[in-house]
Amino acid sequence: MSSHQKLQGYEFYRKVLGSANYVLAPMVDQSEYAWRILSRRYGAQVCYTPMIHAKMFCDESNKQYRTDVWSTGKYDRPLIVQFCANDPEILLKAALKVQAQCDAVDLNLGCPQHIARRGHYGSFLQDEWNLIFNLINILHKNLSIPVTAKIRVFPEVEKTIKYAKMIESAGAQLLTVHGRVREQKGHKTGLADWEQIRKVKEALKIPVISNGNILYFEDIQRCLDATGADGIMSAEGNLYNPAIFAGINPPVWQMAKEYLEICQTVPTKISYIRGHLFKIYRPALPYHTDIREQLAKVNTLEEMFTLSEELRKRLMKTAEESKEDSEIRKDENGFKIFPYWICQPNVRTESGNSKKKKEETIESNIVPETLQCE
Ligand SMILES: Cc1cc2nc3c(=O)[nH]c(=O)nc-3n(C[C@H](O)[C@H](O)[C@H](O)COP(=O)(O)O)c2cc1C
Repeated sequence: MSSHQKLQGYEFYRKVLGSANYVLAPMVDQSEYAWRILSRRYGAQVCYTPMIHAKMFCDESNKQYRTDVWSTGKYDRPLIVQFCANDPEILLKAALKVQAQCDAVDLNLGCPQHIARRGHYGSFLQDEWNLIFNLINILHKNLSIPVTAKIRVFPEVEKTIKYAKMIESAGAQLLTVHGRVREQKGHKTGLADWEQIRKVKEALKIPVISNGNILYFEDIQRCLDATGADGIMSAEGNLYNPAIFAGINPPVWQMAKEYLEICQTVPTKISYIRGHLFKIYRPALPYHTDIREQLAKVNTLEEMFTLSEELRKRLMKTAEESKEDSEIRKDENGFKIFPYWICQPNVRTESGNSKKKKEETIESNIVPETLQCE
C-alpha cells in the first residue's frame, strides 16, 4: 500500500495524462527540455525526460550532471522523469528531488547498451525480479506521484506476461513495452513484436504504451489497432520528424529553425543540439557534405543558426526548382520516398541496418556510444 493518496492506473492516465495516445520517448541526450517543447508543439501529449542515472543525480559533488540532465518549466507537463538505478534507497532519494516538478517517475528496464551492463541497470536487471519489485515498490510506497516502468520483452511471451504482472503488482501505474528483446540493438535491431505487446496489454489492468515500429503517422493507428495499447511511444520517428504526431512532414529547415529558436530561450547543451540537427537534416546532408562537416565542428548556437540559414537557402532553391517533382512516391518495399529536404524517417532494412550507412558515420561519432541508450 502507498502511504500517499494518489491517482492510480486508468484514473491517473485519464486525469493526469489526458488519455494520451502520443508519447515522446525517453532519449539520452535527446529528449531534453528544448526538444520536449518542440515535440509538444507538434502533438506529443506526454513527454519523458532522458534517462537519469539516479546515483549520479544524488551525488552532491557532481552538480554539472544534474544541470545537464534535468531542466524543465511551467508548461512542460505532463512529464515523466525516467531514472536508471539498482539501489532502491538511492532511486527513492533521486525521485524525491523531482517529484514536485513532474507527473510520474519511470524506471528504465530496457537499456541494452554496454554501459548498462557495466553499471548493472536497464535491461540487465530483467532477470532480477526481486530487485525490480523493490525498486518499483519503494517509489510506489513513498512518492506522492505514481511510478511507471519501461521494459523490453523476453523471447517467450509467457515470461514477458509474468514479468509485466510482477511489475504491476509492485505498484507500477503504467507500463511501456518496447517490443524488442535485449539482444535487438545496433545492427540486430530488427522489428518490434506487436503481438507480444498485445498479449501483455490483455493481461494487465494498468494502461500499456506500445513502443517500436513507428516510422510514419499512419503506423500509430495500425499499432493501436494491432496491440490494443492505450498509446504509442516514439523515439527515432520523432527525432527524424519532430512533427510525426501532427501527421505532417515539414521541411527540414522549418523544424531546425524552430528548434534553434527554442534553444535561444532554454539553455541547451551544444552536443544535444548538434545531435538533433544531424538527425533533422539527415536526408539533405549527403547532398551538402560541406555543411555536414561544418556541423560536426561548430560550437556555438550562433554558428548553428548561420549554418542552418545557409542550408535553408540552398534547399529552398532546390525545392522551388523541382516543385512539380515533389509528389510523394513509394519504393519497392512500400516505403514513402520524400524529397530530401523534407523530414522523414530513417528507414532501416530487415537486419536493422540503416539504408544509408555511409552518411551515418559522422553522426554516430557525435554521440558517444557510452551515452546512448537505445
Ligand atoms: C538517441 C536515443 C536515446 C535513447 N535513450 C533512452 C533512454 O534514455 N531511456 C530509455 O528507456 N530508452 C531510450 N532509448 C530507446 C527508446 O526510448 C525506444 O525504446 C527505442 O528507440 C524504440 O523506439 P523507436 O522505434 O520509436 O525508436 C533511446 C533511443 C534513442 C534513439
